[in-house]
Amino acid sequence: MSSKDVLVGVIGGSGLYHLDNLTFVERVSPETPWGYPSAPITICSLPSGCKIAFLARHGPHHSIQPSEVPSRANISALKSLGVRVILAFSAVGSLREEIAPGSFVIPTQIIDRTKGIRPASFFDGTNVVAHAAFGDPYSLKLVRWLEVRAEKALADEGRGVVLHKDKCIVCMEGPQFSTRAESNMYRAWGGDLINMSALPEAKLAREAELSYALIATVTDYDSWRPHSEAVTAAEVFKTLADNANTSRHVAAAVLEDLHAAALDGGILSEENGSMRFSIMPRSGEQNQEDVKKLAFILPDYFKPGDVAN
Ligand SMILES: CSC[C@H]1O[C@H](OP(=O)(O)O)[C@H](O)[C@@H]1O
Ligand SMILES: Nc1ncnc2[nH]cnc12
Repeated sequence: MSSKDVLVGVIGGSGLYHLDNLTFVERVSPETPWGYPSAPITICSLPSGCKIAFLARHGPHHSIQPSEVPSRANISALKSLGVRVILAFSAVGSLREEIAPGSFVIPTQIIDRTKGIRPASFFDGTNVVAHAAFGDPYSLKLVRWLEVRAEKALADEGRGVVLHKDKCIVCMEGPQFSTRAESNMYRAWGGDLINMSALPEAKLAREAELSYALIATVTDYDSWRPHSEAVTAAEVFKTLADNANTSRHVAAAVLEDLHAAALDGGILSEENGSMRFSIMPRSGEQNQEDVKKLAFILPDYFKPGDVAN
């Protein structure tokens, strides 16, 4: 398989462990400087013959804790296959009455409530210092492109699934759900959704110069509603299967065009070159080992042969 064959990657979250509505081609397991991805990556082909890569975030049997997802391996493995655009799916709780379970959301903002225990940068453990811009944590060109197509796909599916836009997702550490007090605090902060996996995935995609957007699929009302039960896993499971089926439908509806948009390149223009001036100029010249490692995700800036020592 040529590395340029696969331009689009899909990351599936809780409930979405395969895209078996697409044609299976092969499974690959690229080793990266950050280890192996959560699961073998499935290459699928679309009706036109173009290929996409699918990865189950928690593994095919959901055996990886949210805090232990090997996000650096996941993102770098996808990039090593040629992926330039990632469409990620995630099961989320709703912090707003109008965002009902069963609805879909394409968020544009994130509040980080992870606790510093997840490796969140490809530069961690190296002597290279880089500060990626993250004011708009999702790729806005891709988000706007996707909103129109996802909305149409949901309408075509005919189950009445609503798409919400321009929302803010809180990413908490887990694995326990939030208390009622925390859930209310996130609402007061402006959070609209909550999950345990938005980060560091989005940060790492940005560092790898990948165009990245999330389709959040709502499973519950979290714990803020005064006269309702606080969220339980059983509550989440009720909507998981329907949401996964709709996610597969949306993926199948948009991936062909997304591949074409990635090939055209316009959708990637925000990310292409975005790390060039994020790397502290002198730190990129340090040791061969770091340069070799970082060349895996940013080969334009890190060229092992160029290092003097
Ligand atoms: C099964 S409820 C909590 C679990 O579901 C979400 O996973 P993902 O984002 O991968 O769909 C959430 O982030 C938690 O990890
Ligand atoms: N209420 C919730 N909190 C955190 N992650 C979730 N994933 C699905 N529902 C969630």
